[in-house]
Order: sequence, then C-alpha cells, then structure tokens
Amino acid sequence: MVSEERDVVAIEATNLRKTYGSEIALDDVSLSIPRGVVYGFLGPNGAGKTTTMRLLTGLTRPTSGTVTVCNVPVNDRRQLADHVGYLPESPPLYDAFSAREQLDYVAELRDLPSGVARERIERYLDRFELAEDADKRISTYSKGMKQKTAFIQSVLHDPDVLLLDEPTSGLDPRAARRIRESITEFADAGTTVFLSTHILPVVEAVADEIGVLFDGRLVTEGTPEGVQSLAETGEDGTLEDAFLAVTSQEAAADNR
Ligand SMILES: Nc1ncnc2c1ncn2[C@@H]1O[C@H](COP(=O)(O)OP(=O)(O)OP(=O)(O)O)[C@@H](O)[C@H]1O
Repeated sequence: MVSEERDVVAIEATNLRKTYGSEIALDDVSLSIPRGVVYGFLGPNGAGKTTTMRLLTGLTRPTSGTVTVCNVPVNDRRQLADHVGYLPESPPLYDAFSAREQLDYVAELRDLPSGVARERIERYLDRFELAEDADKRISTYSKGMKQKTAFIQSVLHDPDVLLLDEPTSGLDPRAARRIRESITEFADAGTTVFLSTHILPVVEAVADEIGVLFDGRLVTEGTPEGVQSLAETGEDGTLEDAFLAVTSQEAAADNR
C-alpha cells in the first residue's frame, strides 16, 4: 500500500445497526477503511460478519446508520456496481454454463469491452489453472473449481473495493496461495480488500488492519501486530491466540 492512499477512505460505515425482529445482528458498528488496505474481518460464528458484508454491498438495508463505498451511498446500486466486487459465501453460478460462459456473461453484464474481457478471462483462467476445464459445465465442477470461477467473476471488472467472504474455502494449497497473492496484488494496485475468514493464517499473511466482531459489536480494531499483542502471550503470540483471548474476554463480560 502506498502511504498517501491512507488519506482516501474507500469504505465508510457510520453507526450501523441491523435487527431481525428482536435479534440484534449488528449494533452500532462504524468502519473507516482507507483505499488500498486489506482489512481482515474476524469474528465467531453468528457474530454478524455476513450481515456486515451485505450492508456494505447494499444487499441488505440497515435498520439505522449509513454506508458509502468510494463516496457512493450503497443504496445507489447502479453506481455502486462499478466500484464493488463481492464474493459471497454461496456464490451465484449458473450450473448449466461453463466457466467461460459464466465469465463472458458477467463481463457483458458489467459492460466490459469485449477485448478487455477476453484478455482478463483467459489470464485468470490460466492463473487459477482452470483453462483446461473452462468449457465444461459448472455442474460437473468440484467445490474448489466453483470457488475459483466465483472469485474470478468477482474481480473481472477490476473493482475499487473487493469484499471476500471465505475466499479460500474449498481450495487446495496452491489455489489458496494464488488467492492470497491476488489479494496482495489488488491492494498494491489500490484496491481495498475487505476479507472475512476464519482461516487466521490467511489474515496474518495479507491483512494491513484487522477488525474483530463479537455479538454484533466491533470489539477490537488495529494492525495485526497490535491485535496480536492483546493476547499477552509474549512475542510468540499468534493471531489465533489474540482472537481467542479477545473473544473469550467479551464472552466473559457478556455473562457478568
Ligand atoms: N435473514 C435473517 N433473519 C434473521 N436473523 C438473521 C438473518 N441473517 C442473519 N441473522 C442473524 O444475525 C446474526 C449474525 O449472522 P451472520 O450470518 O451475519 O453471522 P456471521 O458472523 O457471518 O456468522 P458465520 O461465521 O457463522 O458465517 C445471527 O444471530 C443470525 O442468526
């Protein structure tokens, strides 16, 4: 990340709250994430990570609070679409298409010029070792092959902000490494990456900043080193130690 990019805020969320009936999924969460940053978003099951990502992409409306991405209010879905790429937990893929057809289709939806689309699709298919299978139907793909296709689909239009929900899920070590490398390359080129995952070594490897969500609240935010130091396990403390320390402190406080 280039240092002056820190001045430009890519994701700004203010006092976000989301309730489902009496259930508070998200409680007063504010985020200010600069351009070019990889933000690792952590939290136990049910903490509200997917809810947050859906609010940041305008797919769910907040009960209260506001979100802008690249200065675009997220309820302006048409303008937002150019800026944002989203890889959800269960990515939308059309089983009857091949990967190439799926990616052509998405490129068309995104209004990519055909030459640019062709070059990017072939480059990504090669990069993720999908080229040989790219004309087979997605219904015949393994989980990892589907995940790679979905990742490519989310980055095809070269978004300014990329939100990734468990991007390495189901991937073999080589493919997972390719994703990690891609995340770093995107961030170096100025893309902001919002990365939600339970795989803490992935966060350790790529994140510039970390936020920990617990029970709908953002309970810790900082650099990986800063968050790791919260584990108070000395220099060898890992992010996993820190995650367990922070979340068990919060659980103990809730039970008091
Ligand atoms: N559509 C919905 N209707 C009712 N409750 C919901 C809905 N979506 C989420 N919730 C609730 O909001 C809370 C947060 O869920 P969310 O899926 O955001 O968690 P998460 O951190 O992504 O969890 P995981 O790590 O298990 O994927 C949970 O208590 C969940 O039951």
